[in-house]
Amino acid sequence: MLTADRIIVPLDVPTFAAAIALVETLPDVSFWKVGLELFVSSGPEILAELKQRQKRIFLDLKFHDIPNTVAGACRSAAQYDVDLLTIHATAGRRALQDAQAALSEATEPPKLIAITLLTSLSSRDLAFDLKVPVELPQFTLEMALMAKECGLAGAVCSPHEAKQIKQLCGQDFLLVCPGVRPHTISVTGDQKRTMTPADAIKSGADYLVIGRPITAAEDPVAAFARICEELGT
Ligand SMILES: O=c1ccn([C@@H]2O[C@H](COP(=O)(O)O)[C@@H](O)[C@H]2O)c(=O)[nH]1
Repeated sequence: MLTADRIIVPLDVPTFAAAIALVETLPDVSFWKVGLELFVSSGPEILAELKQRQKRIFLDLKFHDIPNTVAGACRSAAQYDVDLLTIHATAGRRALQDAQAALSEATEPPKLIAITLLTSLSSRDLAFDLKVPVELPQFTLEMALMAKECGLAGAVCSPHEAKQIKQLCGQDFLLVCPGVRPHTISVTGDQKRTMTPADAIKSGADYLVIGRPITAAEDPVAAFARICEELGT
């Protein structure tokens, strides 16, 4: 796989038209992420459009509900022919198992990956706000391991946790890492656990999710090209 194909760019825009404009601005991006903002505003039409343009799709709806509900949502999502789909690991073991089982009924199911801990959360947030009495790396490791035990294909984590998760869950366990910021960008925004693209790949990330450093850049094409260059494509 070309290194450029390991970069997933989120379509974090409010309308179908804005999404298409971004896709057309960045013709070399092969993997797009559709998240809550766009899906809630535009519905599944954007998925069909991306498929028609031969793009791969990460449907990042981050399901988090009781087992019966997430299983139903996964069954519905399976009809869209997307490549990746997310669920929060904290929905629990039974929800992960039932979601995976529901997807397995489909002919070509998307890979289900579990959010271990949002990259916008720090150790402090985990301890003081969420009251989780476990160190952050250990928590993400436990969430990833539970996802693996439930038959999921991989996890979403920050690049900081990637190496240890690969060691524990195996090289085949897919790791998708947001919270990626090129060294030229000092502003991390709402992301608390960040790393540069090159270091994230070295740490074991299979895919990098890179949004604003590309999409909000003055020249998104140049920003994407610079990252690909940094990664050595
Ligand atoms: O833990 C997570 C899970 C998902 N995301 C998503 O990734 C992108 C990151 O965008 P940036 O602009 O590069 O910050 C965004 O769509 C999030 O919903 C995440 O950041 N962290």
